[in-house]
Amino acid sequence: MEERLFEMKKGRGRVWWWLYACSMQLGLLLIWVYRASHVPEAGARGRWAWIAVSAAELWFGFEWLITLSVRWNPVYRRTFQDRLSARFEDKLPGVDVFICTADPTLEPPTIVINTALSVLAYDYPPEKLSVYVSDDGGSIFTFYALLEASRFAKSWIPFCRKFNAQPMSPALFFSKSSATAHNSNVSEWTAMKKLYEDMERRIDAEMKRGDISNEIKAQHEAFSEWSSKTTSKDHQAIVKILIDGRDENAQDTDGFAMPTFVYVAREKRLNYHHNFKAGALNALLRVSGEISHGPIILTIDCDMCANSSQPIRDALCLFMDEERGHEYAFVQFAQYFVNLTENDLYASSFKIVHEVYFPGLDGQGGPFYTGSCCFHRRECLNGRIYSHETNKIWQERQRPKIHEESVGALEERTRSLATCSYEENTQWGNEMGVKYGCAVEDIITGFSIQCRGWKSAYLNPKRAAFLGLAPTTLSQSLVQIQRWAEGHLQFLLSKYCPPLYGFGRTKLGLQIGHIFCGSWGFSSIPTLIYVVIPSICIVHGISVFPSVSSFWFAPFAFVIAFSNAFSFWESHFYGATFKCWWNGNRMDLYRRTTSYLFALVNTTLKLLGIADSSFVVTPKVAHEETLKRYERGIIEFGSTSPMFTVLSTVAMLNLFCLIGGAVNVLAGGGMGALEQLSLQFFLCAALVLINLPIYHASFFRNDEGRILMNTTLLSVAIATVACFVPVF
Ligand SMILES: O=c1ccn([C@@H]2O[C@H](COP(=O)(O)OP(=O)(O)O[C@H]3O[C@H](CO)[C@@H](O)[C@H](O)[C@H]3O)[C@@H](O)[C@H]2O)c(=O)[nH]1
Ligand SMILES: [Mn+2]
Repeated sequence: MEERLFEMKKGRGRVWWWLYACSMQLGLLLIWVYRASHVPEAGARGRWAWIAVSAAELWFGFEWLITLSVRWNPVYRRTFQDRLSARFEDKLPGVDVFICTADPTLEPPTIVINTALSVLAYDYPPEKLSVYVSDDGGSIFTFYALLEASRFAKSWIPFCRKFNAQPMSPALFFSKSSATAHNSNVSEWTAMKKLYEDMERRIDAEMKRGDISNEIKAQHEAFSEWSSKTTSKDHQAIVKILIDGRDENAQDTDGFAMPTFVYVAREKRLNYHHNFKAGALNALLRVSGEISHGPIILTIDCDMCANSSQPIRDALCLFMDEERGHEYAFVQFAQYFVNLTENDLYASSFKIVHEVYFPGLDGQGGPFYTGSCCFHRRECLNGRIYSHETNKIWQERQRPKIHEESVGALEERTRSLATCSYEENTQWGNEMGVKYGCAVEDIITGFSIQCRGWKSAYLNPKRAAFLGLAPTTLSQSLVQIQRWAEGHLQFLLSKYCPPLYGFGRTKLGLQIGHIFCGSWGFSSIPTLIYVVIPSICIVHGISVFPSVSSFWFAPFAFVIAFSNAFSFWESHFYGATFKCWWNGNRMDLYRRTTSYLFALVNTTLKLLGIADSSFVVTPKVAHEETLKRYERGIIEFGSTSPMFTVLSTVAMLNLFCLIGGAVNVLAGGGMGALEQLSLQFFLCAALVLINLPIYHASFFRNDEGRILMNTTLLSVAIATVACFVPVF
């Protein structure tokens, strides 16, 4: 029997983990027993507060239970590329890479071309590689930058090949390596760096001018597609083949063939809904289907550059495995980020998600498709149902030869596939392609593929396959998470509701994994209860937890201590510092009280037909000063946002309650009161500690990123009033 192309291993230390999980469960059970047996009598002061806190605890317990789904049975995969090469090197399938960009200001063209160049330089036969950029911004600057990149690629690809340059994004590569690292080839290194910087300068210069010069426009007929009337929301479809891999004259400076490289801006009209990224991907699916028709598709965001030259081959080790390969519809890679700070200020590394949750989902037969860094079978995206007879041989559809169809004719033909009206009365966005109508189009699409009987796999190779850009301000980060939470909730409430639609089609663990994400929106309410009510009760001298001397104090202390100890140990195990963990806890709190809350409210409004769907693109650039603060680990507020008002109000409230409570105890309550309220004091003090940056940003900072005065005043006012509202 032939050796497998990949292997799967179970996670280590499972016995310890189960011990932890069982003792936590025991602690939770005891808490629930306490809650069930100690309900204050009707009419007692603070009865409703007590009940609300109990309900929140019940919810947290439920949340804990459903996270078991992503921790139950983690599996870790390893691939064997040497075996792949030995058996399949001459039968490798065509691979089409889709890069999406939507806005030339939020996503500057220099970022987009770095991503494009990085994948053009993959270690893969160039005649089998095609790269498509979808430009939802319909921007002449993005087009110009890509045109420049297509020329630069002729030197960049051979350079990467020769020096095994990684990451293959030139900007990153030159920022991370130095000429001396390429000792004997200093001159080539410096020459290439200069070539790149000159190109970058030309692009930036045109952007600064706000127009493309006539001289440049004369270089390519495609510039005539843009007129003074063209806007990102209103223009015809544009398809331009910048490098035609079929053309024998398309060669790099070493005389090797080049990958195909295509610019696509689908048609946009004001009276047509464009379905955001999902619409862009579907247009690319059709256009690429005519140009290269690669049976494997990689989708990436415009800021996710290739950090390693190997992921295509890694993914193929799964797809082409003789025994199991035919079961897999897509292979999701871990997403890493280049611009994280030392202590991961906004908790954007998602380390535990990568190292634990996704392997956990893999153990349930289906890591999610998360939009970027994922290889798909084209036929699965196109709606194919799983069967045992899935093509194991990767026959490529015969591509038309260059002399058979001119580039111009091909462009014209495919342009008609990217029009607004093309999808009318078709199954696109429904049974075919990426699904429409959900803010996490990726998750819902992946799930529906799994419901058609396919499996997915997760890979997290030693050398990160992709490096992206994480948000660099608090509001960007919270808005991004809001979109995700909203999307997951929408998904849960849609006809694809995982436990209903997925029943009998997918594993229970996977369905629960989706419920876990779908429940983020709801978890805002119990979290708000927990951070507000016990603190207010301190001021009123009302106890909502058992007192220190009671037996029932023990399970609370145990659960608090043990869960924090575990989560600290876990993040430490995966290389995080104490501050990372601390920042992670803060972000978890902030996401719950703002992103999740707003997601819940918005979803409700949408269900009622009051709000419309939107997609707030995360900016990939920031002001210099903002970036400096980010790098120094200072949280960026700086604007008025209802989210900041919520955060600041909660923080002020906790501060006032802590002070008010302490005064009460000192003034007369004495030790008895302290004993009664100890857990509340502990909770409140912990919240004050975690909110220190908010007090700092409200009262002590005077940079642009501080909390604005009106937000502070408003939240102080609300918090003061809240301290005095009667508690029932
Ligand atoms: O109308 C649109 C809006 C967005 N995009 C692109 O979609 C990608 C993701 O947008 P971004 O603002 O960076 O969102 P993120 O939250 O960082 O993206 C994550 O979450 C999205 C779903 O919410 C997924 O689509 C992404 O793949 C996933 O990386 C970017 O390349 C955009 O250019 C479009 O092509 N058209
Ligand atoms: Mn992004």
